[in-house]
Amino acid sequence: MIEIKNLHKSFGEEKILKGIDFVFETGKTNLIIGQSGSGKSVLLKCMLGLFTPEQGTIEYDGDAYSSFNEEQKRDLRTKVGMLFQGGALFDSMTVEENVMFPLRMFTKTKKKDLKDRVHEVLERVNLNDTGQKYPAEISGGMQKRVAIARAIVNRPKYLFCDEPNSGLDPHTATVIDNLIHDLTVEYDITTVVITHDMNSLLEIGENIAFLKDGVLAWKGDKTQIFKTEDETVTDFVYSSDLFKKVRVAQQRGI
Ligand SMILES: Nc1ncnc2c1ncn2[C@@H]1O[C@H](COP(=O)(O)OP(=O)(O)OP(=O)(O)O)[C@@H](O)[C@H]1O
Repeated sequence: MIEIKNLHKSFGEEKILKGIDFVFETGKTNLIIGQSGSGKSVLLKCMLGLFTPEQGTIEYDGDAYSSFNEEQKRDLRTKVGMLFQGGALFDSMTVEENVMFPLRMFTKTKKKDLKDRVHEVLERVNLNDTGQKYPAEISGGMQKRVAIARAIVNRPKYLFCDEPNSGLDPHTATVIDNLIHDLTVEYDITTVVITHDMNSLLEIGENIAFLKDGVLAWKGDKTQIFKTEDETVTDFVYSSDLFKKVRVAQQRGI
């Protein structure tokens, strides 16, 4: 669980996060949504320790990040998996080498065990025979799965995903969403996903933080978000044409 309490972050005179309170729950896919510029990435970077908030706390399973010494911060980093927007694979490395990278970087795993673990996670994301290929030789959806395998190879307690579906067709996006959700439940991870994808709300919106101008404007789950009458939320969710039509159909009882 990651608990954010009264989090404030500014850049110069500009206040970006204005007192955010939220609990990202363990074993759930926790979504951060909101318009461009609402502060989603800044919040994620505060959680990753890349930005220091002026006020407020971030607690990892009850321990405040601000109280950590350097060793504790390093230890936390080994428990974090990160899925970057676009995958961010190393083009010059094979799939296997990409997935092995965090194991080599953060653990002292023996050579044979490295291979075993890499094969285990590649199998888990249904990529059994791609270990020797290079990222350019596989599809965008497969690259995303390699990136997920790399993010979970160290058995993280916390998984951060920045727009995991960007650039994918709707079917592949759903496959990726469900994979992230299943791994979250299987490994009991606290997963935080930034998304613009309304389909992700429907698929994996178990605990949603809706940011507007640096404030937590609404929180709830996927059932509640499509029922709420809160105009701040409906203006955002139904700004998509498809969802606007679904909304009209719902109101007509279709
Ligand atoms: N390093 C920085 N220095 C100064 N201002 C920043 C910095 N990082 C972000 N900001 C500002 O903080 C605000 C929120 O940005 P942020 O990237 O969190 O938005 P976002 O909700 O993630 O948007 P998007 O959906 O477009 O990625 C923006 O006004 C941005 O210019």
